[in-house]
Amino acid sequence: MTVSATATAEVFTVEEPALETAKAIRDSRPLRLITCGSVDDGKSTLIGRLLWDTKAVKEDQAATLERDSSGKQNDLGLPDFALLLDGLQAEREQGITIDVAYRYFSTDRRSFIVADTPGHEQYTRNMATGASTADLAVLLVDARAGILEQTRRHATIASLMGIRQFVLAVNKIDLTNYDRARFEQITHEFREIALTLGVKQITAIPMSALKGENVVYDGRAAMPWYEGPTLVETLEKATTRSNQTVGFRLPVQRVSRPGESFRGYQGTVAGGSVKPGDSVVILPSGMVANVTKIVTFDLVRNAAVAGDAITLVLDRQVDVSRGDMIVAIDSQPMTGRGFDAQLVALQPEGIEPGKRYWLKSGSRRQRVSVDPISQLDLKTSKWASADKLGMNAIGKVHLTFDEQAIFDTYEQNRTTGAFILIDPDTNNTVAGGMISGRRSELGGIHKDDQRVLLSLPADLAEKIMATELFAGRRQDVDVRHTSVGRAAEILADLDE
Ligand SMILES: Nc1nc2c(ncn2[C@@H]2O[C@H](COP(=O)(O)OP(=O)(O)OP(=O)(O)O)[C@@H](O)[C@H]2O)c(=O)[nH]1
Repeated sequence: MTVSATATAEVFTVEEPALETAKAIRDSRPLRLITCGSVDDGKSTLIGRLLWDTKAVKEDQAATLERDSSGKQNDLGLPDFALLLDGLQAEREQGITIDVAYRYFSTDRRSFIVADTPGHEQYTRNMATGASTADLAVLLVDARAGILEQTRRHATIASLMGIRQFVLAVNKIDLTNYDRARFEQITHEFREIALTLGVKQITAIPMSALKGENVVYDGRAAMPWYEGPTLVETLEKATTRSNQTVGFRLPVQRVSRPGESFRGYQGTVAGGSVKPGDSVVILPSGMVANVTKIVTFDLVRNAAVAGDAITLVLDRQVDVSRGDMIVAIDSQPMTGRGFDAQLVALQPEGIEPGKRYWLKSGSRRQRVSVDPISQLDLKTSKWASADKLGMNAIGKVHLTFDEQAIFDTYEQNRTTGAFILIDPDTNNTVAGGMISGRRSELGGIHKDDQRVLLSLPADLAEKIMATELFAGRRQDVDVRHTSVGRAAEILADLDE
């Protein structure tokens, strides 16, 4: 894209009114939620009911619903709300890869985006995709069936993806004759699971999605024993996750140089906030600069927060390129070559030990080798050691980069702490992952039984191989080429 000089001049003519606080901007954003549960727990009915009772269903859709449900009516003579979601159903039946449908609805207080993901076990990855952007998870349980393995699986995935607010929707309570003891038993059982996952904020609600009790309207007439909030009341009070982000992060997507006098760094703010005058660091170079201007496509702004697409202008000439990250000086991400991560394997070929992939995080793409360490047993929620991960498996892995990598932990920032892995041979996305921390061990020399792996530039590898340490073991050493900076670290470690 080229921007003409006049367009550039115009950019600076409009002054935006002073922004409210960064917090106010975040709080006005819609709440994102994910619904999950086993097949037939009533997920589609619940979403349909939410849309219907909040009047999010357009008149034409409503007419279709009345018409199409005529032959499919349930025992209660109510329309089949699940039909509202049938568009997605057709795709599911064709087995289309990732299918997460997003629905929108709002109340007087707030707007919502709900991710609808399929319930079958083979759709674990879709659930993970939906959960990765959600602030809150609504876990559906059929009151008659109680907590199933799938409930535990979904709760585990949602918590792994960083969701800390759960609604346990004990649905079809009408079919238990509004049995309070049954509701309390299920709630108790779920709290035990949530405890093992470190999830503390749970609201359990007895509901009938079909009859619309405790969804948008209360179900007091049928369940006088329940005095808690409805689903919508709970959603209105939930907090958005963007509050979790640490300092300012701008992954640079493009360097804009429309004319001699203007140079800006473009990208979408991935965390925190920034204003003119702030000091920033450019990573990986470590150069420091101050922000002079924040420009959006038509405005000069006084501040920008996570989610804003901006052009940042700095007070000095620095070397910045696509893939770099501009960050707050007082709250910097981790840099290094070795990281620990958790990932969900998305393809039938799974994740092989030591295989090299492209890792993509934001605008960055780097070579990485991946070593599986353990796998989550979703029946028991325990980790068991594993050196390979099959499709849909959730595993802990070590990542070893050829070059310096920059990450936050996923817990701290869901954008700069997340990545996908791409198979260089097939170009398939084979995993979605979350960074859990930096590896403390030395990444450059990797000992695996008898073999030693050296990650060094060719000339330095030769030098090291000539040292006493490796002289007699050439046949046991694999050499992988890496940068000079990393080699210096490895040599320093060898000297100690
Ligand atoms: N009595 C009663 N029936 C319900 C309730 N919620 C859903 N159902 C019925 O349960 C059946 C399954 O509901 P769905 O909404 O299709 O379930 P689902 O979880 O979306 O199922 P999948 O889309 O296959 O994952 C339908 O016949 C619904 O009418 C409820 O609260 N009470």
